[in-house]
Amino acid sequence: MVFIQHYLLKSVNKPIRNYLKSRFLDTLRITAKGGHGGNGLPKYGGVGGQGGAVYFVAKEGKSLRDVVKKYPNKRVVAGNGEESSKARILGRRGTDQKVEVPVGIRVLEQETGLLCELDEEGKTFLASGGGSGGCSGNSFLGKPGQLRTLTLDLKLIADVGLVGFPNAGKSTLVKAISNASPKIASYPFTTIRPQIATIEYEDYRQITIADLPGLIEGAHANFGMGHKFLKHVERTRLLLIMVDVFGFQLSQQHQKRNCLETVYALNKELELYDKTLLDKPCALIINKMDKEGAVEEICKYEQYFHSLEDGLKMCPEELVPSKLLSIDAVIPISAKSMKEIEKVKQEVRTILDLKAEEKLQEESSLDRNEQLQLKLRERGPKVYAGVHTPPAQQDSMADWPSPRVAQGGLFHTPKARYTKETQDLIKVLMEEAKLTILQRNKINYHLRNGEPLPVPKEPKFEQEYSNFLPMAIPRKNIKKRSLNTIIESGAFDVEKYVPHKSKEPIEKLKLKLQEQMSGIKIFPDDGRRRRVVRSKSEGCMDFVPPDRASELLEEINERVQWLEEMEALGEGKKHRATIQLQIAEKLNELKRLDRAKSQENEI
Ligand SMILES: Nc1nc2c(ncn2[C@@H]2O[C@H](COP(=O)(O)OP(=O)(O)OP(=O)(O)O)[C@@H](O)[C@H]2O)c(=O)[nH]1
Ligand SMILES: [Mg+2]
Repeated sequence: MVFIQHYLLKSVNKPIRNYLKSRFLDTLRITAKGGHGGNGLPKYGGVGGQGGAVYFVAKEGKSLRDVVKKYPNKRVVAGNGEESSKARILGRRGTDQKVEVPVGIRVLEQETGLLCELDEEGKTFLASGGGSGGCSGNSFLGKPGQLRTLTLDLKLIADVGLVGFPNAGKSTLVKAISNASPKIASYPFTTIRPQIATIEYEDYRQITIADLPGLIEGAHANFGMGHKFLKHVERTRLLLIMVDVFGFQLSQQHQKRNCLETVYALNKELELYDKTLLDKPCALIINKMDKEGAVEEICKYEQYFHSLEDGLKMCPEELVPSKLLSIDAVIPISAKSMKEIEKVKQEVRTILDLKAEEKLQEESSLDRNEQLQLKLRERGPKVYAGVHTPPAQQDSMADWPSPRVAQGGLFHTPKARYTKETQDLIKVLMEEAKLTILQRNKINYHLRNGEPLPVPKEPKFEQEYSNFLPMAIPRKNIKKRSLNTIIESGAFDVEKYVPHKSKEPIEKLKLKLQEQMSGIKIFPDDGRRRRVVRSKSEGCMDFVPPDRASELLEEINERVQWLEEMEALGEGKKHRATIQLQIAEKLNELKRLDRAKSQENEI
């Protein structure tokens, strides 16, 4: 008896063997807490610092395992806001915490459901806002930050999802067409966690494929691995259904299914998980064609693969799906002996391209406005990626620019608020315009604060004139060259002196040049310098005084014309007095000139 008890206890405490521990994490519950707002200083009307916030940022190459490594307690807490003091009336804001999560994460909350999908690199979600700082509006007492328990659910993003019964040869195919080397063995459930591999083409095109653990009949009732991993197929654009040409039998106790039946069984399981998966384009791969009798076996069912509806009469009742897959291509292969592998590669590419083209044509048939609306609808109301305001906060602080800004006080006057529709529209426009993160942040800041949107700045002088002055303005990213490279480029080489070869004696030429420069004639005999008054015929040194009288007349004419134009525009009243004064002055000068000239003539 003691022996049996001892044996049983030992078996209970047995540690899990390493190879059975799945290192793949696709869900994680995490607690996020915003920082506490700092207290205000009533004596001076000081405002406490805002508590820091917790953000989730999508980053390529990260895994949920990395998140666990960084936050082993699965708890992220942002910094508290600084208290207002005599030395610092406005307390400093608490430090934010940015948690880097893998791309493809869905953020869920138990009560609210789906909050956001971080399906693009750089998308950000505000998990918990910081508490507002103490100010006159809240008796100068800082508020606690938001506390939330959120679930991070990872859905892999791949172009192709490989679905099939265990042992069908899925991993063997992935190994044959991609750079990956997954585990392959003849027992079921060799693959226990999804893996993404990349198919590379000669023209450097890359297509990603997700190798999933095998699915079995009754997966919807949690048999085998259950439907757990089917969520990774949701984001794929093409389904590759793989079956063994001789069908599948899990064990002696289970019923044997031929290859046509396995197709129906897979169809049924997909339908039970999510009917919309059956709308995806799909290719059927029949594997192990190298085995003996494979050709005879496939011939029995070949006609039904192309039209599953006709084959329904051969399908057992329990496997009949209510909606059928629409199979775009049927490819018999032998993954092990690498036969028809290239065909699979090309077919995958063709189907993906065709579907993408169809989608593009559909979109282009819609006008721009419809496209925008479609985008908004596709995005759904609960996606707050890039917008740092969760729904609960938005409602509770509807009149305030940001839930993280303290209300009241001298520095926080509430302003106008953009409607949800306007905000959504601006966000779509920002995406269309491909703004930088900095520009987006700036616009988001204005949206939150209810301020007018920023106007694009005037281009800088350098930007505006850089076309005209390419040499004057050095490029900013210009690479500095070392002294040696400059010397090697020949920049320091002095040109060889070549003497002047004119027939005129050199001394005479020198004198001529000096005279030209100084306007002084030098007499070579005595070396003395004398200023010479040049005659009119000596060219550029001459000055012909212009006729002042005609100049004055022209100036008067100009003013009269300009005043007439102004009168026509209705602006004459403003300028009439000034212009008339100027004309009178000019006339007086003209009279004086005339008088002087007539006196000269009399003399
Ligand atoms: N004869 C033959 N055997 C194959 C072929 N493809 C795969 N196999 C064998 O089938 C067995 C299962 O292959 P896997 O690639 O591990 O199958 P899987 O679908 O990934 O299985 P799970 O990971 O358990 O779902 C292995 O022993 C392979 O060697 C083939 O084309 N011909
Ligand atoms: Mg496998």
